[in-house]
Amino acid sequence: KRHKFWETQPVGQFKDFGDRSLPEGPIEAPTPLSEVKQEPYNLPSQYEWITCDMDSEEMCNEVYNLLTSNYVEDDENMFRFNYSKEFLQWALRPPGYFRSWHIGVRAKSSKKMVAFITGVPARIRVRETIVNMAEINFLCVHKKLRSKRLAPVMIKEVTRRVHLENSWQAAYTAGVVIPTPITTCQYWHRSLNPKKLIDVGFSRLGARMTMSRTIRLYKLPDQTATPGFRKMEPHDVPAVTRLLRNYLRQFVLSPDFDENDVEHWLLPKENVVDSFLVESPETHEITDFCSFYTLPSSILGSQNYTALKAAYSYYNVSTKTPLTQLMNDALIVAKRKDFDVFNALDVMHNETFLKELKFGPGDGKLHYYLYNYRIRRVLRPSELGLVLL
Ligand SMILES: CCCCCCCCCCCCCC(=O)CSCCNC(=O)CCNC(=O)[C@H](O)C(C)(C)COP(=O)(O)OP(=O)(O)OC[C@H]1O[C@@H](n2cnc3c(N)ncnc32)[C@H](O)[C@@H]1OP(=O)(O)O
Ligand SMILES: CCOC(=O)c1cnc2ccc(OC)cc2c1SCCC#N
Repeated sequence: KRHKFWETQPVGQFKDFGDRSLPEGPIEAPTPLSEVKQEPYNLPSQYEWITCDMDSEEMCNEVYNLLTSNYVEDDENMFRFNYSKEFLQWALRPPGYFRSWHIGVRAKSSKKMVAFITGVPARIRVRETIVNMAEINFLCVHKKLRSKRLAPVMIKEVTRRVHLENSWQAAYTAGVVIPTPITTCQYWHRSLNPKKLIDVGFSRLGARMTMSRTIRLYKLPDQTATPGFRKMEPHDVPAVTRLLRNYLRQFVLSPDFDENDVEHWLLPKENVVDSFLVESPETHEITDFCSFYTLPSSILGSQNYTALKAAYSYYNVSTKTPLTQLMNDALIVAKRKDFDVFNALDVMHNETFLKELKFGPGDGKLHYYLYNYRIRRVLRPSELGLVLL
């Protein structure tokens, strides 16, 4: 397949696939800042760039309205991600964020936002090397402006603005295959509200299964099972940071979280992120951690429902409580919070609990990518310690 744009970019190219002679690390050296293009890339004359101040309620509404109607849908157009405004503000304003990396395109005449792309800074460890990367996300072109090669312009512009902040690598995920995935993960889904998932057509009644039998199959207790299991609180940040940093060291690729990062990404925030830990009743040591984020989707073709409440497994650490028991407690809390489904990727040690906890494999794949950073070989999902929103 010809990738006219991606063949011009410093990313692993399909033709180089498996070439062990190529060294691991940056593909291109940084450009002297004086040589980075100072002015924005050209847009078709009827459009203009806008920098999106996510602190502004009005701008946040514009971003939300573009994404809620034009962002990612599954292959059968059953769902469309419906990131909430508070989620977007959380996702886009981590420690050290740059407003200039929140990029929109507006039609001059209608004043409507027609495209969006974002970056946030992240310290990512690749094996033993810490790399300052941009995590790129929320690339979106209005449905009416698709297939006009606008995406490459969006990508070049965010690249230029990241370069201006002396950052030369990026990490991103996509459902599409472009040069070149560093790993490919599978989504798994655990029904919490099987009746709704069957009604909207996502799940089907199993053979020889009645609806009541199916509801019973997925039933969960009202109370969590692990002694000392509780919601994370601000005073837990130092201990959770130590626990998480130590746990993530085993993976080839993972964030290099410090306490500021943990405070932002993992402290509970209503309708955005939930996090729990196990504090040993005897020693008061924090031994385990689990978290999930809230990402609803619009349901596109159902008469009975318009919204799917989905929880997505985020970062989990098990050092004393078996991971399966810890994640079952996460399912119990998610069900109590009225989520319809609990989703997880087969990254980290997730595959050890998926089948036992009645997750089913999705038909969607998620490909991980690095920009301007070659890795020796493709990774197994279990070598990946990075979850992007
Ligand atoms: C050092 C810093 C570096 C920072 C930057 C790092 C890189 C960041 C990269 C971005 C990471 C984003 C991560 C992220 O946000 C998470 S993945 C979610 C992407 N968004 C959606 O799927 C929303 C719905 N779809 C759309 O809005 C459009 O279809 C989009 C805008 C996706 C493409 O618009 P379009 O109207 O359908 O297409 P054209 O404009 O005509 O352009 C066609 C070209 O775009 C390539 N394409 C298509 N989808 C892509 C995708 N998801 N990533 C990368 N490239 C993608 C495609 O291969 C082709 O290039 P090729 O001819 O070479 O094959
Ligand atoms: C019921 C299980 O499926 C989803 O939760 C879901 C919801 N919304 C989406 C919107 C766009 C979309 O485009 C790929 C997929 C979904 C999916 S399945 C893949 C995400 C996970 N887990």
